[in-house]
Amino acid sequence: MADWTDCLNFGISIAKQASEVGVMATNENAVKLKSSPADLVTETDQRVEKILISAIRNRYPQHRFIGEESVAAGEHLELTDSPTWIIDPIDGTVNFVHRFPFVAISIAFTVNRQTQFGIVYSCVEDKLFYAQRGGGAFLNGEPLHASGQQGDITRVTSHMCYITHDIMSRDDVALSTMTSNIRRLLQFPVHGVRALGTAAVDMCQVATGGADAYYHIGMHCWDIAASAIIVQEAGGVVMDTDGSEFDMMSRRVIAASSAAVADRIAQVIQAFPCCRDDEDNCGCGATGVN
Ligand SMILES: O=P(O)(O)O[C@H]1[C@H](O)[C@@H](O)[C@H](O)[C@@H](O)[C@@H]1O
Ligand SMILES: [Mg+2]
Ligand SMILES: [Mg+2]
Repeated sequence: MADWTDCLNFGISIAKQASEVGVMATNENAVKLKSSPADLVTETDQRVEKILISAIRNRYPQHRFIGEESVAAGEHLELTDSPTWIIDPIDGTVNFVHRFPFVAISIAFTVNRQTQFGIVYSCVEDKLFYAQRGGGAFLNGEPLHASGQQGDITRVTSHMCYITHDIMSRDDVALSTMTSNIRRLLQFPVHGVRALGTAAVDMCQVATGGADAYYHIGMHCWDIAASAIIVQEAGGVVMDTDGSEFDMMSRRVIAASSAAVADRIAQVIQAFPCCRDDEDNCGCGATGVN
């Protein structure tokens, strides 16, 4: 079996170097909107992605890329069997613009469409989450373990602190679906609901055991491809919101401490329609989540 450790170590080193650009940037005023009033991009997002991709391409010229801002600029999104780097240069751009201190660089690496490692570097906190397939998950070098809630699911869910995401779309269908999902989960009842505003770092909280579950509808593959393997390698479970197998292109995910918790959440949350990442012109613009 091929060993991708050199790629992992290179990915970690360039994530840390590139974060200097993001943390030091002061150009909040150069903010543009993408798919909704909450979906922002800055010149720093674009600069960090260019730095990451040129460094990787220089070392691994045959590798392919799926970068958030390259796709936003019109590059075709296609996941093939080739070694592929899936990059979110700044996950939490809204936080970055508002100086809310949770901003991450997220890098996943796939071969034959299977994720081999994931890196989430929470720049302001200086927290490096990473995992390699079959090698466990780590935070700043220390092993990570999901909370592994077992036993009576009704007790577990009533004692759960789960983490969700900000609602990117401002479309009525998406807003009413998301708010009723949160209401249903609160009625479990859970201990608490949290959202840090970066899907990657939010999802990594399940790997640390700090949250028992996370779900998101409408995010993109680059938001969660890295944190998905980090949760799995920490002993957690990742699945689609309908309970089926996780598919990073579906734009739906549940991450949880155990299959029982994930299944319980899948029973109560509903999804709103949104295009798959790898689907061209699916025409579901009505939800405002394109
Ligand atoms: O900040 P970006 O990279 O745009 O990622 C956000 C994502 O697009 C949203 O769907 C999530 O809700 C946010 O938590 C991410 O930060
Ligand atoms: Mg993101
Ligand atoms: Mg981003």
